[in-house]
Amino acid sequence: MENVTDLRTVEWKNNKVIMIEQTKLPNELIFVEYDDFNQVANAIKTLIVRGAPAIGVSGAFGLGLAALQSKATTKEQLLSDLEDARKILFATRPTAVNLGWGLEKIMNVAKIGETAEQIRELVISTAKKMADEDIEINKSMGKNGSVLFDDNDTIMTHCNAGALATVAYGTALGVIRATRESGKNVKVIATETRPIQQGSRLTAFELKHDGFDVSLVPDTAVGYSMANGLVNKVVVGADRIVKTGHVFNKIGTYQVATMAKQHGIPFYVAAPLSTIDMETKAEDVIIEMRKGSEVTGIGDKKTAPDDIGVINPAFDMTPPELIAGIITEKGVATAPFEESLTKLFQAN
Ligand SMILES: CSC[C@@H](O)[C@@H](O)C(=O)COP(=O)(O)O
Repeated sequence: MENVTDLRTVEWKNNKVIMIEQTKLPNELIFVEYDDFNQVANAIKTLIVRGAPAIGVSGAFGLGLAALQSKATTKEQLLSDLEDARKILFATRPTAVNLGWGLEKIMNVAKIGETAEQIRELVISTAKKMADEDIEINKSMGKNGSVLFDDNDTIMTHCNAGALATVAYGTALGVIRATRESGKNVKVIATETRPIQQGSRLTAFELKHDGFDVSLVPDTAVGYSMANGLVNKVVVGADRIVKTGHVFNKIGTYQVATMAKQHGIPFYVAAPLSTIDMETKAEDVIIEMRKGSEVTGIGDKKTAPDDIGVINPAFDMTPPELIAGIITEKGVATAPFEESLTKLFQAN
């Protein structure tokens, strides 16, 4: 393998969905193959595939499998089977808006087909197109974001918003890749991102693999790193951004952004327009709560006593006043975000 970006996290091949099994990284690079949409739903739920754009495309591919699995011979029967599958796929993870976006896009296209065969063909070709477009979008986002970074910057990132969170190339890490491709030399500090350690297992893995100078810090060392001049910019991804510029991203993002503000360090968010939800209010976004065992142990090793309470939210909300810019494939939005994001959608 040359680069992690040479691989697709999720793809459609021979009427099957192929995924990199991320729960096995960084020690083993394993590809899993699914021919049942229920397996795809389970893969999303159990984080075999994760990251907002990657689960959006996975959901679309899941509907592709559902279309093939269905025995329907009429349009009505097939749409009803697809709707049943959509509900199962949608119920897997609540916070990332891309999942619902991807599913809705496929359902709308399915309705255009006149026969069951036409619908199957449309669903699969549209899902494949979404996967190809994800890479192109990331590259445009990368170019738009790269101008915000300078030679010799040390950039902090949180969680994994890289090639492994998208089909390939990445959102936040796409911006870092594009910055390097534009001839600038940058270093990266990746936070560990407890409890599931996407920072060490995935971000450090993919950046090291692609030849970046990457250092890992525990989440508790964010303040230290900033106070001691080890970081001069931050870029993270997002799972959902609402029109007011409130950003929902991996738990701990709010702490990183607050600390960046305290130290006068620009904090950027990189996300495709498909992650921007102009309809939902910040207070209505559902934060996924995950099982306590992720916190009471590390991997299989138990580290906390029995019979204690655990609070394990998977995401938090960063308010717009902490954000220097939202990098998208159509340009960079700045405060006031509602106006700026609306313009980017109009340019779309
Ligand atoms: C590009 S997805 C946004 C990321 O920064 C991050 O929050 C993320 O990887 C999603 O969380 P995850 O729970 O791993 O699916």
